[in-house]
Amino acid sequence: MSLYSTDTIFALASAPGRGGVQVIRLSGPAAGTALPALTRRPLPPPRRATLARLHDQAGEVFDQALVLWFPGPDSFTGEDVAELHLHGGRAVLAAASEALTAQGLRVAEPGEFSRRAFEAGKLDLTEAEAIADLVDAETAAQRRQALRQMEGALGALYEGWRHRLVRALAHLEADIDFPDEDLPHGLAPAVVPVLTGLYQEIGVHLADGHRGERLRDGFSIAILGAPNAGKSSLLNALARRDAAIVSSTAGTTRDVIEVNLDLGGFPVILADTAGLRDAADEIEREGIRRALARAERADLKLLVLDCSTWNIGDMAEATLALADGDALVVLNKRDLCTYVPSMVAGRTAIAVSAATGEGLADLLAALERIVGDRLMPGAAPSLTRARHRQALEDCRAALARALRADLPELAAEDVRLAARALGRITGRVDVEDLLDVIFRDFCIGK
Ligand SMILES: Nc1nc2c(c(=O)[nH]1)N(C=O)[C@@H](CNc1ccc(C(=O)N[C@@H](CCC(=O)O)C(=O)O)cc1)CN2
Ligand SMILES: Nc1nc2c(ncn2[C@@H]2O[C@H](COP(=O)(O)OP(=O)(O)OP(=O)(O)O)[C@@H](O)[C@H]2O)c(=O)[nH]1
Repeated sequence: MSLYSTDTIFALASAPGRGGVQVIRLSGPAAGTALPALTRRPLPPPRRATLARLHDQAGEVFDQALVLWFPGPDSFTGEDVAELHLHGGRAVLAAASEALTAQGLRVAEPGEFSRRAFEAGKLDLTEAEAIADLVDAETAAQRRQALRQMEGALGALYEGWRHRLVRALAHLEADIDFPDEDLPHGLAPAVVPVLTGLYQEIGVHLADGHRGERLRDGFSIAILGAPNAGKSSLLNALARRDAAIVSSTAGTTRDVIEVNLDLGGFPVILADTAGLRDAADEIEREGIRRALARAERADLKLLVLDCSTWNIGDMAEATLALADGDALVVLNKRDLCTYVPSMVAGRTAIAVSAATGEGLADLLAALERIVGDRLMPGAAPSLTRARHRQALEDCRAALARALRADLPELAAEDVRLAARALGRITGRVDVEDLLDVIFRDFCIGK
C-alpha cells in the first residue's frame, strides 16, 4: 500500500540547533542494519536505552550516544525503528546525518513518520492530526484537546457512528434481497430510527459554535475605536510588551497588528487596528478598510473609547454602527476622567487606563469569561478541523436523502455514502487523495 515502505528514512525528532541532547529517529527495513553499522555492535535488546560509540563511514567515532531499537511492528511507525540520542551539537548532527545518508537512508519528509504509522494502522487520521496539534499547542486547553483526540476519543465517536450505519446498511441490503411486499416505504422500519437518530446526533455535534476549531486556531479579538482612543496602548498593556506603536498623533496605526495571548489556558489572537474616522490620507483609508475587514472576521470586538471625550455616547453609537453586532465596550484613559459612566450606548462598559494599568484585571477577567464560554470543551470530544465538519455535513446530507428515498436500493446507496463520509474522517476508506494535504502541515521529524 505504501509508496515508501522500501525506503528507510531518518530525521531529527528534536528541534534543530544546539541543544543538550538531540534525537534522530530512523524508520524502515534498513533501520536494523544501520544501527549496528554505526555502533559496530549487535543490535541492543529491544526498547532498552544502551550507551554506544557511533562510527562514521571512515571508522572514526563521532559521538558517544544512547541508542534504542524498536523492532516492528511494536514501534511508533509499525516498522523497524531505531533512535540515536546524541550530544546536540551541529558537528555531531552533521556526522550522524552523513553516516546515515552514506548507508542509503534518506531524510524524511514532514509528517512521514506519522504517515507511516497511519499506513501501518497504528493511528487513524484524527489521531495523526492530533499529534500535529499537540506539537503546535501553545496553551493548556489546546494541549488537552489535542491529547484527548490523540488518544482516540474523536476517532472512536466517528467509528461508532459508522458502525451503526454499516449495520443499518446490512438491514437494507437484506431487504433488497428478500423484499417484503407489504412495506409502505423504501426503508425497513428498523432502519428509520437509526438514520434519524444519527442525523440528529451529528446535527448536535456540528452545532458546537465551532469551539474545537476555535480552540485549535485561537479566538480572535479585534480592538476597534476612534484614532487616539488608546487602542495600541491597550494592546501593549494586555500583551505586556511594546507590540504596537503608541503616539499622540492620531492615525498612527495603519496595518493590523496581532499578538497572541493565553487567557486562562485559552488561545487568543488580539488585533490592533487603525482608528476609525473619515480619513483624507489614502494609506490611512486603506488601514481603516483593513480594520473593518478584520473586525468582520473577529469572534469578538473590543470597542475602545476615550472617556475624556465629551461626546462619548455619539462616538460609541457611530463606532458600533460601523462595527455592528457584538462588542465589548472599554472606556480607556480613566485616569483622566473624574466621571466614568457604567453604561455606554446601552451596554455595560469596563473602565480602564492603559497608562496606569487600572481596570486591566477586570477587563482580562471579563475577556476570560467570554472566551471560556465560547471555547470550553463539552463532555463529548469536539471536531477540530474544517475537514471534519465538511465530511459530517456530507454524511448528514446523505442521511437526509436516504430517509426520503422511495426505493430501498436508493436508500442503501445513500447510507453507503453516509458511512463513507465518516470513514474518510478517520481514514478507514479511500483517503489516498487526502494524505498529502494532511501530512504536509506536520513538522519535520513527526
Ligand atoms: N524517544 C522518543 N520519545 C517519544 C516518541 C518517540 O518516538 N521517541 N514519540 C513519538 O511520537 C512520542 C511517544 N509516542 C510513542 C508511541 C508509540 C510507541 C511505540 O513504541 N509503540 C509500540 C509499542 C507500544 C507499547 O509497548 O506499549 C506499538 O504501538 O506497537 C513509541 C512512542 C513522544 N516521545
Ligand atoms: N492618560 C492616558 N493616556 C493614554 C492612555 N492610553 C493611551 N494614552 C495616550 O493616548 C495617545 C494615543 O494612544 P494610542 O495607543 O497610540 O492610540 P490609538 O487608539 O492606537 O491611536 P491610532 O493608532 O491613531 O488609532 C498616546 O499619547 C497615549 O500615550 C491612558 O489610559 N491614559
